[in-house]
Amino acid sequence: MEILKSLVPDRLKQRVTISTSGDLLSSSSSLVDFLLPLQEFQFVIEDLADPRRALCAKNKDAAVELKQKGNRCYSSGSYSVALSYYSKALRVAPLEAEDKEKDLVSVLYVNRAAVLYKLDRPVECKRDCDRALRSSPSYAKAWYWRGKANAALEDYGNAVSDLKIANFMETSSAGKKQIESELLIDSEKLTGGPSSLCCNNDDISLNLDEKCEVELECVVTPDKGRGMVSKGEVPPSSLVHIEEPYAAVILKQSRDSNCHYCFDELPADPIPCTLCSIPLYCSENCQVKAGGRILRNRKAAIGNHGDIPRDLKIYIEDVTTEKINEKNLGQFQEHEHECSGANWAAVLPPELVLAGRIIVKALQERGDFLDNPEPKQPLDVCYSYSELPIDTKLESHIYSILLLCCLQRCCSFEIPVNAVSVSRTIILFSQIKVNSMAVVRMKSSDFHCLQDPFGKDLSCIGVNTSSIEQVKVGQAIYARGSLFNHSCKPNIHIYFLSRNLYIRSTEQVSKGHPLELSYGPQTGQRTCQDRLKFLKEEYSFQCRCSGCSTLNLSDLALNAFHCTDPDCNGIVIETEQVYSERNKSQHSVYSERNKSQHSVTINPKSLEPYLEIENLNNLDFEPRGDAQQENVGYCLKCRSYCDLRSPRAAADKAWANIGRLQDKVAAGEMSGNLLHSASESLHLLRLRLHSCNKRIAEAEDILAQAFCMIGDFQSASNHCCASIEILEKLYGPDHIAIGYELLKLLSIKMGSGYLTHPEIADRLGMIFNSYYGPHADKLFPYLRSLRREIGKSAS
Ligand SMILES: C[S@@+](CC[C@H](N)C(=O)[O-])C[C@H]1O[C@@H](n2cnc3c(N)ncnc32)[C@H](O)[C@@H]1O
Repeated sequence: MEILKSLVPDRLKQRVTISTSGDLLSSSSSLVDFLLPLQEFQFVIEDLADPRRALCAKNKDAAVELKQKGNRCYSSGSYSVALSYYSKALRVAPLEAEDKEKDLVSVLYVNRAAVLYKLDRPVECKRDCDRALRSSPSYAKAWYWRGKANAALEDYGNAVSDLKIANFMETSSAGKKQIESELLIDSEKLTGGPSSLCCNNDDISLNLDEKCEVELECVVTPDKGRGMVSKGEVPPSSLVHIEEPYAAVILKQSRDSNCHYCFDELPADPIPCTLCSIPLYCSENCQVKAGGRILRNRKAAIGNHGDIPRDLKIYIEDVTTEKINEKNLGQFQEHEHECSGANWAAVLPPELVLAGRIIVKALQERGDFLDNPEPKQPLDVCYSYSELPIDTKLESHIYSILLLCCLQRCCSFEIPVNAVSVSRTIILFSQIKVNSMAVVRMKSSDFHCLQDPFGKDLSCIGVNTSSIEQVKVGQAIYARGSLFNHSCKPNIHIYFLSRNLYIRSTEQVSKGHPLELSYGPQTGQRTCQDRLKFLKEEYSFQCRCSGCSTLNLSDLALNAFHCTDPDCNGIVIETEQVYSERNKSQHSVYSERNKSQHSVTINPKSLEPYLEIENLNNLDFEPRGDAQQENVGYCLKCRSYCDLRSPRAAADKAWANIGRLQDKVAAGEMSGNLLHSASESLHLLRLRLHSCNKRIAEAEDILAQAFCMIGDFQSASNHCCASIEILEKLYGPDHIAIGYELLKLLSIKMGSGYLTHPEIADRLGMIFNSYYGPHADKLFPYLRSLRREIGKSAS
């Protein structure tokens, strides 16, 4: 991109960078005229769109080589490495390739099935056998390993049927002998008749068990454009909205760990796209929904085994018949046009690939997105092209032309590359910028649960204090979900199950009141200035939510110092911040005086102990940016001026020492000396910083982890409680941030041997239920383990 940008002459750059949405047609036209004839640009297009240069095409030789490596590892007992080689081989193996007169893909599935069996993964082993059998129904080894998997799953009826079929299909006498000995063992274990016919584990569709009871309405708000409200009263923890994405794409860093369709973590037996080597799916269901072909019977039924009894023939038919029907999917297969073997979808940024998917979907559904002189976007969501940073404007012009040229080569639709289509694509980018959401998964992998290497939760053994992390795995556009505005004090919460968006109310919301979620920053987490900066940079708007326009304790105290008078618990904030908070305060007071019905979120009770609002309003200095003033603080309670140089230096030093402790915790090393000096640093932070300063909460948290490591659960628990107390003031008592801390606290308490803590468990349950409803246990397996332990010890 940098090279392409540097080729654009300054005059043209200037034109693009000052363009508004009104003159996109002319700036697009100029850039198209400049770039298309340019040789360097054409080289880039060749690289991106020519299948002969593709790195992501199938490659039989590479697959065979990987298979051989896998075989060698299997023979030497390195099963995990063999598994990885077979999975890599499957990724590049062409569907039609043969290897020693056998269908290569089936061979690879069976080899992987054997490894999965050795790794004690019978469910996955059976699934791989089924995949091989759908393509090669008379493949003796596939029936053999399927029989072994069924026996491991104690399904002896099907195991015996599988092995009998394997025996019919097997041609070598040594092979037959081995099958017969297995058959003998399983037949003895079989007491009843054959159990139910095969089950297809692939076809697990999302269970949208909970109904949305809230009726939503899109209204026009005074200062945030359109927004969502409810037509009735919304109780806390109500499911407000569920939606499938209009289009979605996996992020590059999650390509090898998560399903490219549903974004769930990949199982040990992922399925590759049948046409290219990039996507991996958790099941055939996802693979087919995304656009690949189904691997199915290509060989004549079951060959020359006419002597197979009728009941076994029915069994074979049932196992080898595909249960998914591509034709009945009734949905746009969003990866289909990308797997023609060209590089572009694998190397261009995800938002560009997302734009490509939206364009092709619109062309497929409406046929007129790019060529209609009446501008009509496929998505009715807002954008703010004119507000985009200068560099982004130029990039979005160049990317749009690149994308359209790639689609033109790889897609079956007629795609024009002209001023109209490019300007539409640029608008689409702006829409993606403002409206796309990061699809996240919650990771609590650091929790010391006993997990097997594939992450299956076996049982919870105990103690942990590290944080629950949100990991971004995908990027998606939700057409209706995009109509919810942002608030730094949100009253709804979003999460994802599979690729679907769920929105739940976290408090009582009255009829007609805006339902607003957080686009990222929240009060309690970041200061008001940081939040405003983030929203401006990421979403190009000036936040007008209640958190950014009215006084609240967290904005005042998050970074504040302690008053130099030890008997005063007033908040000391720096000059810059005084200025912005005073604006908020005046706005709030103004609102209160002039609009009594306007709800202002100052809770005088929460602020009273720490400040007099009048003090904030009567300050007699303006920010001048001189060095002396930068070091001045002002106590909002007793009005004393404080020189912040020494407290700031002391706090920074103490914080650096806490940072060293954190590094040691992460490295799993701990020493008494380090703990002692970090405890002193925490004491110093408590003296210098205001009691609600977030750094103290973080330091308490790190010390809780450190004490846990040395088995001092009482001290760990005290530090964890101290952290929770501060967070309660910053976020409010029922916020999910408190829920995550309570999860740690419960874990510490259980580590200390007390297994029942009904008060903590109840509060935890209440908060998680409010944010995640009945899906909490699914999203947080650790929570489920803890509950199980509590249940066990209570009974
Ligand atoms: C995802 S859209 C939300 C729906 C949008 N209001 C509409 O009319 O389509 C995000 C845009 O809404 C506006 N918006 C959302 N939250 C806002 C807030 N707290 N303050 C100001 N504008 C906001 C901004 O224009 C932002 O770019």
